[in-house]
Amino acid sequence: MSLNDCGQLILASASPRRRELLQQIGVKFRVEVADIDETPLSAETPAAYVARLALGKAQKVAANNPGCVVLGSDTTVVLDNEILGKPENDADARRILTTLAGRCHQVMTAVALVRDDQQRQQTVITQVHFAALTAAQIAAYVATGEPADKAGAYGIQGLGAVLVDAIDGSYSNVVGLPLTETAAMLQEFNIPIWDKD
Ligand SMILES: Cc1cn([C@H]2C[C@H](O)[C@@H](COP(=O)(O)OP(=O)(O)OP(=O)(O)O)O2)c(=O)[nH]c1=O
Repeated sequence: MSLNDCGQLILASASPRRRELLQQIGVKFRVEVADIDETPLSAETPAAYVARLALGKAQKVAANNPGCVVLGSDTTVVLDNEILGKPENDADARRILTTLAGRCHQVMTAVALVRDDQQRQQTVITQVHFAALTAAQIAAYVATGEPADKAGAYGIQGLGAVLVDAIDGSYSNVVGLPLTETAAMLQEFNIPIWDKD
């Protein structure tokens, strides 16, 4: 079955950031959210964790859509080899941001493409250096509500830009999808980018 038989690419994600990033590079797609258990396995490395989740999301939606190319992805923040996911509440967000302040951490995003039995997966890592932050600054940022649905309790693309001193690597990878690598993978599956219509 070709892409035309299927209709279009399916983004297996509830993330508004991933939608915007794909739209930015002119990719046509529809969204079908994959709900999977995001609990890390015991002794699972952060890289193995994001890869498993990205593939799991894509495979779940691909199973219901034969012949369609499905994109799944997962982003996590890693400090000292530990996974820092989304905060559970405001206190947790303050705790996470306190550990990130004044230090360098990694943002890992895994991207997976699945069509029937065919699959491709890639993980990209960006180094992010945080400014030193006072408890009052952290509390004020958490009070904006922005950290709630974001890995590592911040959004580099939003108010959280103020917290980031410097990055080394892909910016879009921090927001939720490494665009250079994603575009190359999509082209391997004959999905066009830069589609102007
Ligand atoms: C570090 C960072 C993360 N994030 C976001 C990207 C992801 O949406 C989110 C990480 O959670 P994910 O579980 O990767 O994604 P999601 O739950 O939003 O969507 P889905 O699982 O359905 O694909 O954190 C930012 O928006 N900005 C940032 O700077």
